[in-house]
Amino acid sequence: MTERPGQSGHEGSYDQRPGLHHDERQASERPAPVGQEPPELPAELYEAADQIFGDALDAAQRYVAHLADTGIEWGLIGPREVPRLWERHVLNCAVVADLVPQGALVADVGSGAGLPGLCLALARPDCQFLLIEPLERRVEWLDMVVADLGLENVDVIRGRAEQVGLNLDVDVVTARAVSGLKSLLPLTMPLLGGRGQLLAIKGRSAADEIAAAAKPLRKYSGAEPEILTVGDDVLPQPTTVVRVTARRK
Ligand SMILES: C[S@@+](CC[C@H](N)C(=O)[O-])C[C@H]1O[C@@H](n2cnc3c(N)ncnc32)[C@H](O)[C@@H]1O
Repeated sequence: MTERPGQSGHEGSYDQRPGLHHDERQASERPAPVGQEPPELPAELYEAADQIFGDALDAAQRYVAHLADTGIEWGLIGPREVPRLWERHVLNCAVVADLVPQGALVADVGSGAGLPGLCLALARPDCQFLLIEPLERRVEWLDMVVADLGLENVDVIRGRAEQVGLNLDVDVVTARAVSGLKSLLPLTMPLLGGRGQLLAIKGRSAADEIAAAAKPLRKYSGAEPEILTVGDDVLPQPTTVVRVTARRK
């Protein structure tokens, strides 16, 4: 089994870009605090955010500020998303934390601007996160934000999931808006150990995507996929997750 970050003492080996690992950045290289006024956490969502992030709520606010500023500037987020960053993106992703087992090693495939990977890393300091993202600019942004937030439970890996992850043997893979379930399964399921699970954030198409993915589901999973809703107790719009359990190795 591949050694896990934090256990091996070789955490830097997960990062394929020389000289760019976030752990190696000096404080002086970290981004200046964002200059643009960040979107306020809406009062009606404060309780949910407080419950989900706890001690990390300040860091979550700083993350949202990054999304609204450099996230837009660098083209990771559309400017129209700013007013709904909290509800539609950050909290919507963070509620998936309820489905992540204690102490899990989690790979977030196609992290983009850290959705859901960074939201979950903030909400779940007991877990370790690998953010897998092929695009250089996005990886650079993720490294910058991880360093600024001081997140010690995150490693950013540059590459495509099918190239970087074969022996990671993680407990959970997460993915949002990467591809339909049929194409997502071959990208994500090989990263899992025999008892692991894919948590794919989906919308109303969840049942259709499951129907279209019958063949890869037979290959990678021995059980029926589940459609779950999370966050219905704290958010106006809950999050739909397709959970696929890996076939035992
Ligand atoms: C539409 S974006 C979604 C980003 C983020 N998950 C979100 O919900 O906002 C899809 C992301 O998946 C990444 N991606 C595409 N194919 C991938 C692959 N084979 N392995 C890992 N990431 C991939 C892209 O670079 C992109 O950042």
